[in-house]
Amino acid sequence: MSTQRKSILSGRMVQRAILDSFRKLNPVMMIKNPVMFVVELGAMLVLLQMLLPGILGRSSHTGFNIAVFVILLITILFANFAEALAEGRGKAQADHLKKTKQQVMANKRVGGGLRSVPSTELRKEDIVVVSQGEMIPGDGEIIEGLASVDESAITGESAPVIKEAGGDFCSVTGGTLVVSDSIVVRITNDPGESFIDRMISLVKGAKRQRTPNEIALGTLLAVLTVIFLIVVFTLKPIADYLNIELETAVLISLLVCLIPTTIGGLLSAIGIAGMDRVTQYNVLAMSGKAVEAAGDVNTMILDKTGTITYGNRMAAELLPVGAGTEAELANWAAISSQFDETPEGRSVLALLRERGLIYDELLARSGDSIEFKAETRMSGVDLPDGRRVRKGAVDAIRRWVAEQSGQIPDDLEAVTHRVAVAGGTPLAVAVDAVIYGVIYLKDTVKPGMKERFEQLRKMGIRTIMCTGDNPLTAATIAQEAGVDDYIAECKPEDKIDVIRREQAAGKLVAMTGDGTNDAPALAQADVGLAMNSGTVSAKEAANMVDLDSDPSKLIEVVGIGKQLLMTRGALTTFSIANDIAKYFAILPAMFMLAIPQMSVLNVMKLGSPLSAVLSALIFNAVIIPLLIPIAMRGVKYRPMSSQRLLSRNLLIYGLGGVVAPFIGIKLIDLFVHLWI
Ligand SMILES: Nc1ncnc2c1ncn2[C@@H]1O[C@H](COP(=O)(O)OP(=O)(O)OP(=O)(O)O)[C@@H](O)[C@H]1O
Ligand SMILES: [K+]
Ligand SMILES: [Mg+2]
Repeated sequence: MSTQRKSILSGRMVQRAILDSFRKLNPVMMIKNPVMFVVELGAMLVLLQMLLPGILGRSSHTGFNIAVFVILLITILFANFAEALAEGRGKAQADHLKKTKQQVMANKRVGGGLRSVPSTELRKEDIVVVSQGEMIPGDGEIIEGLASVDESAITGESAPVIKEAGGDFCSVTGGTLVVSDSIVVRITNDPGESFIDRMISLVKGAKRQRTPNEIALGTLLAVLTVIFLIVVFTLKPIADYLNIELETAVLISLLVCLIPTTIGGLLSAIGIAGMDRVTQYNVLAMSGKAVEAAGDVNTMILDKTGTITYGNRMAAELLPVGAGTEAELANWAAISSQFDETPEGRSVLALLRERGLIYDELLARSGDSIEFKAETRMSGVDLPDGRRVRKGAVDAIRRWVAEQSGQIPDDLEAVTHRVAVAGGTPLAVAVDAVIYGVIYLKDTVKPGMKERFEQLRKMGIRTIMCTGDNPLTAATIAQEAGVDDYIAECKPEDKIDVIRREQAAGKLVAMTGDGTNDAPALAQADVGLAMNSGTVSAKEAANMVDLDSDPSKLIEVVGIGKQLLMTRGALTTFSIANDIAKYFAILPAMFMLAIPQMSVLNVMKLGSPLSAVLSALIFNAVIIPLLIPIAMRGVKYRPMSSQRLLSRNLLIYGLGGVVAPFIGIKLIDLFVHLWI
């Protein structure tokens, strides 16, 4: 189900990234990254020293200065390249989407007729008619009709999907193609605010905001940089006092080796690549914060219909209760569904047609429609003679009948039970105080759910199914799907309550949903994943949209979030461990320059002091591109407890970070020493 988009790094993307690396040298852009900005300042100072010798104190080695300048420049370019490369895929995808966003002509309803207008002139609330072979001119909701729509331009999925008025499958996206039938669509967005527009600005990263985590880490790196700046600057007077000559280029080299350039250079690439990985799974994340929150999720709330099950609840049987006959039940079930545009409502009329049963259509049409609401969990018709016809959740109908002092038939319980234990949804049908029977709505659990929830359990995530359905149906489906817990007879506000309760207990909550009634809960959750098939309000409230409408995709998103957090942690550990190791390589060499007796400290037996400094600096530069693959792909992630993951990563990246420079610098020194 979860299709991962193909993603090859094309030559063109690399070319573009190289050009961008130079463009990003602009100090105005550079200052956003304080660590690399200090490196750039250092490079400029060394350049100044080369151009105006003596201005920053004595300098005896022009060749050395040139080498330091070049290596510093390359260090910055490497960091820029990492960021540009991470941005590249999004930019390429944005270009592709822009092509999708072509202007089309729309048939807009004006007065009684239709007028052909360019899609760019459509506004919110405009009504358009789209027929077979035509492109849907803007985002909207179907208000009449049913059509199969090819959404491949957005989802990459070539099989057309059925879209219909009423219910949770009524939303359509501009730029998708109607392949059969004709629909009437109410436009829901003004120009420039469409789904494709949002997608373009998202994948392009135009409005990419740094996440709180990123900002915190960035601040820490900036503080470290300032501390080392002070340390290195105070070395100068101390050395002067001791009559030791420390050259500017050497001091700057020491500074650059000490400040966290590795993580400083890779930090934004890690964030962008994480977002990009989410997009490759066909999930649109509105912010990096949402992806990171996914990495820390403890509880996952899912709705039943359309999320765990396929959601095409169809009337399969009519089960009379009490004195009611099948014919009477069929009649009232159909009348209650006359104006019910939900798939459930229409399936009742379809069942009658299929069975050759008739109902009093004239009577039905003369009534007033009572629309289905998640709050009442009923729908129906008020007839002109004052009779009220309803169908709905059994407990809701029971209460409604009881309020009118009606009798509850003895066999209602047993019939309801039979439907519920089979995992079906029972809808009771009543006219005023009399219950005539039950409609059996069938639904199917999507395949593979049990295995997916098992995986979540291993990651330490608890799953809770929230459904408007009765407790028994809920229990049956919960068991079949293998969720940890369920809440039945859930109203929209109950879902929010569950989320708030979990959040109050310090949990991070993820929720998936597709209906308008899910929207408030999607907004309340830390991670809200809406199905692309769902309603516009659900998609707007959520901070992620799954283009494949596969709720179990949350598992991948959680994995990617965890991976993102881990990658950042691992590379920060590696970077700082590295800097400590470099310190021990470079500091003895520096003082050896002035005090040859210090050579006992040269434990690494590096060729010469200058070659030691250069080697450390070269290592500091090349480690950035060497780590780009890890930054882009993310460190390996297997479902296990975060405690074990943490100690494992500390061992690999902390210890590795200390050891790698000693080996790397020694090897580089073997070559560098040949020239110096
Ligand atoms: N068209 C309808 N007419 C009358 N009653 C309905 C209709 N559709 C659903 N119901 C009843 O209302 C209940 C709540 O439906 P709703 O679609 O709001 O469920 P939900 O809260 O989204 O939960 P889930 O999607 O997990 O089932 C259903 O379980 C059913 O008993
Ligand atoms: K460094
Ligand atoms: Mg629902």
